[in-house]
Amino acid sequence: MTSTTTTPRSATGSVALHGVTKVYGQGEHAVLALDGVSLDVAPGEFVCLVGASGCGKSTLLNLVAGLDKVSGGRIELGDGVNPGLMFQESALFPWLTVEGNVDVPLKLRRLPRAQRRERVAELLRTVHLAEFGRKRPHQLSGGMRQRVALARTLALDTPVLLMDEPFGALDAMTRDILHDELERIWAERKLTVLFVTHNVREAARLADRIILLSSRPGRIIYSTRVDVPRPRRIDSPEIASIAADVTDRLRTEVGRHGQ
Ligand SMILES: Nc1ncnc2c1ncn2[C@@H]1O[C@H](COP(=O)(O)OP(=O)(O)OP(=O)(O)O)[C@@H](O)[C@H]1O
Repeated sequence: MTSTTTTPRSATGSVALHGVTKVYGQGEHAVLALDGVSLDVAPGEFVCLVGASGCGKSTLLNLVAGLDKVSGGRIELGDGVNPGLMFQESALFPWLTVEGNVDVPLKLRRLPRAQRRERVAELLRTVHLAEFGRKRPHQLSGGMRQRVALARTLALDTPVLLMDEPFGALDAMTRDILHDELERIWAERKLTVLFVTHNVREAARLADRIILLSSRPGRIIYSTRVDVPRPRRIDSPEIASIAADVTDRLRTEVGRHGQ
């Protein structure tokens, strides 16, 4: 297999996977994690990836993020685009304040101090944490820490956001509020979002399109558009009906593997 990496193309915010394959290890211990995954994500599209545990969702995000190399196929991103990645754990620096954490990407980009201060304040307003800039991560709730992580990712000024179960550890109410916040920020900033979740209702609540991956190897087995108008409610009958359809397919897939 050839080792191909992420290559740029002109449409900012677009993400395209062409026959992407990922193999971990070698010989009899080799694990085929992804097998021929092709996916075109339009600029500004919100795509949710769902699938059973171990189907390669995180692998796919890591490849798009450029943290790992594909074993075959290729990934195309817009010119000069470095996607932002967010995880279930906020991964904040505990010794820095909220402002200090959001400032990290700006410092790395060597923006002048005054401009950084302005940007940090604007980003904290965006995630509704303007009053909490001087706090440290341990003084915040889980939901607030994820807001800081989101602000820090937005500080990268990237049009592509990769989110790996970002709200997986939060209670239902906090998650519900963060869905609204993320949807607002996504729409305002015209972001392209690739969002991994185990929670099918969450996928139906957020996505323009839901992609279902099979297990070992990960292949796209189903894709559906969510044409429910926004704003949406996670407990609405339309969302429940789409979630039920995807859940049935997921159950069949999990059953096939005897998991
Ligand atoms: N570094 C690695 N070395 C070997 N195998 C790996 C490695 N990373 C992942 N895998 C294997 O690749 C497959 C896909 O893993 P991945 O973490 O991408 O799945 P996932 O869908 O994100 O799982 P989960 O939903 O449990 O987070 C799994 O079988 C996993 O055991």
